[in-house]
Amino acid sequence: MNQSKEQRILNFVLQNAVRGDPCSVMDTIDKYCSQKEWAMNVGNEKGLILDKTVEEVNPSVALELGTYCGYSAVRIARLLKAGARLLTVEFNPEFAAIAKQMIEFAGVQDKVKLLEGPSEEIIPQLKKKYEVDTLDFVFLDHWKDRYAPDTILLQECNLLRKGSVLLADNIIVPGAPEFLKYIRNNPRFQCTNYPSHLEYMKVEDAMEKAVFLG
Ligand SMILES: C[C@H](C[C@H]1O[C@@H](n2cnc3c(N)ncnc32)[C@H](O)[C@@H]1O)NC(=O)c1cc(-c2ccc(F)cc2)cc(O)c1O
Ligand SMILES: [Mg+2]
Repeated sequence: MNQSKEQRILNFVLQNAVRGDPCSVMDTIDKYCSQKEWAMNVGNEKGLILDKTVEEVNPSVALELGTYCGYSAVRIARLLKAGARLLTVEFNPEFAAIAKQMIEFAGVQDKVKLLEGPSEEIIPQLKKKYEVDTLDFVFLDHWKDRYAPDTILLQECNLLRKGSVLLADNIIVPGAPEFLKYIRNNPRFQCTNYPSHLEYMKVEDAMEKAVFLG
């Protein structure tokens, strides 16, 4: 059975990156996906916006929706202070298995908990099953039509507090029009748009930051 693209990306990292070095893992994935096979990692250009937001928030508890191969989980986890943790949610079992190996190879496994399942099922479990009080930072990068319903679900589950920061990928491509409409017209969120480009392409994309005002 021939390998998946995600398996080829992981193998390229295992053979070319430096074990225990998150930046080496990120650079190796970016190299493969810009030179050999495109893949939907947030990439280095939008990754820098993600870095700046994570550094600004300096979260104790962060949530990522849509792990894929683990590129942004490694990217976020490398910036977390001692004792801080990232919960990342992925419902595709093949991708989750790849991401688990990617996270371990990068050496950030102690900061990352990979939760396998759909966000709509996992989010309501975060308080009781995963001992979350509130979330300091949420990176939305899963199905684009889940951004709005899951933002509502996070509020319904009392997982946001005054100052919680959401950062959403792919505002232009593939696009998240319902989310934009919801979040920009909602007085409980302060929004900022960050123009950028689709990973590994010259196509325009953007990220949207939304601060929950409580
Ligand atoms: C959605 C994917 C990312 C991952 O999210 C998991 N997922 C989904 N829904 C759920 C859930 N409800 N719960 C948990 N996990 C969940 C999935 O299995 C993927 O692994 N991301 C994208 O589709 C994506 C696509 C593009 C893109 C851009 C231009 C093109 F021409 C083609 C594709 C760019 C990007 O930057 C993306 O991020
Ligand atoms: Mg994305």
